[in-house]
Amino acid sequence: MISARGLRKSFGDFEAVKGIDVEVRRGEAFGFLGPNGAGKSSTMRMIAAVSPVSGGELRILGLDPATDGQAIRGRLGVCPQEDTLDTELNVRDNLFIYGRYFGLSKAEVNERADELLEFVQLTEKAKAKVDDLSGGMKRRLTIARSLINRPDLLLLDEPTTGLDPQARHVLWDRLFRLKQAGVTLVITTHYMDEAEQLCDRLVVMDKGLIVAEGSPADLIREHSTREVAELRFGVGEHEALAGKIEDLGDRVEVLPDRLLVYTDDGERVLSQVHERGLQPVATLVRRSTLEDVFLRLTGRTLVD
Ligand SMILES: Nc1ncnc2c1ncn2[C@@H]1O[C@H](COP(=O)(O)OP(=O)(O)OP(=O)(O)O)[C@@H](O)[C@H]1O
Repeated sequence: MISARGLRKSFGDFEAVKGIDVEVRRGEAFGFLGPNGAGKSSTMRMIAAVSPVSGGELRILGLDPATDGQAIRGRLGVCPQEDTLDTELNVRDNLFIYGRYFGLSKAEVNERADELLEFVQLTEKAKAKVDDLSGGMKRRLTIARSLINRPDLLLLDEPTTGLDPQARHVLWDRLFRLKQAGVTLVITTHYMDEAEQLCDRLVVMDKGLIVAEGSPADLIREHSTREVAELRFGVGEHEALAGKIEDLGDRVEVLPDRLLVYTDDGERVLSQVHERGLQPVATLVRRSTLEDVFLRLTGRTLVD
């Protein structure tokens, strides 16, 4: 569906994307995970054929965005980072106008709008003003709008940023359904839980480069341990205490507010910490996540 070789994006002297290789296969959910400024949106805009490629090769649905931009845009669904709904129109008319813009007949667009409102669970809000919708509903309407042309490939830029946990789960559920229906999803996110939930495969991006690629489970297996013991001590104590426990796990990371001990047995680490007479104010044993992979590869957290 998407093939990039040495893909680059520059803004003047600044290189936001520094030569990346990406293959997205039909039917998969593919993610770009990275912190703000990693180059995810710049990549997505090139894939959406709305921002010209600065270097390298890019093919979308077998087409070249430099010469076939219009054809590509006609076959994609794009859900941008910011909601760009028309607040002058009600919910249903937002879909209607968009469908007409894509060249659907009135009859087609009416049928499609009803179908999509049902799919995103907004049938009862059809006549509501956009401004009266919650953040989650607006996102769902934006997704419905991006599906008006029945795209095979849907691009979602930070689909759940700013939503509360319940609204995120509702949205994830809709995206799962789309995937089951055969739509290829390409998602950018800086939420590791979103990437783990939704993506079959992903690339981890940092400073315009890909630093790792694989399924969430493979990345965790390759770059982290099974468990992590988190230890919170008093403010400013973490750096000094790290030296006293560094032999307890495969690796210890010092964060401003806690120590992370990478291990296959978190409970054992906790008891050894207590045996050494250390008294953390809070402890937690959890499984490794993509956040740990990112920290391992870059030395930074995703939400810095
Ligand atoms: N139009 C532009 N002109 C100049 N610099 C830009 C432009 N668009 C993006 N950049 C810069 O390129 C870098 C990558 O930005 P990009 O938006 O692709 O990152 P991102 O990973 O999507 O992060 P975010 O989650 O904040 O969107 C940033 O340093 C950003 O300031």
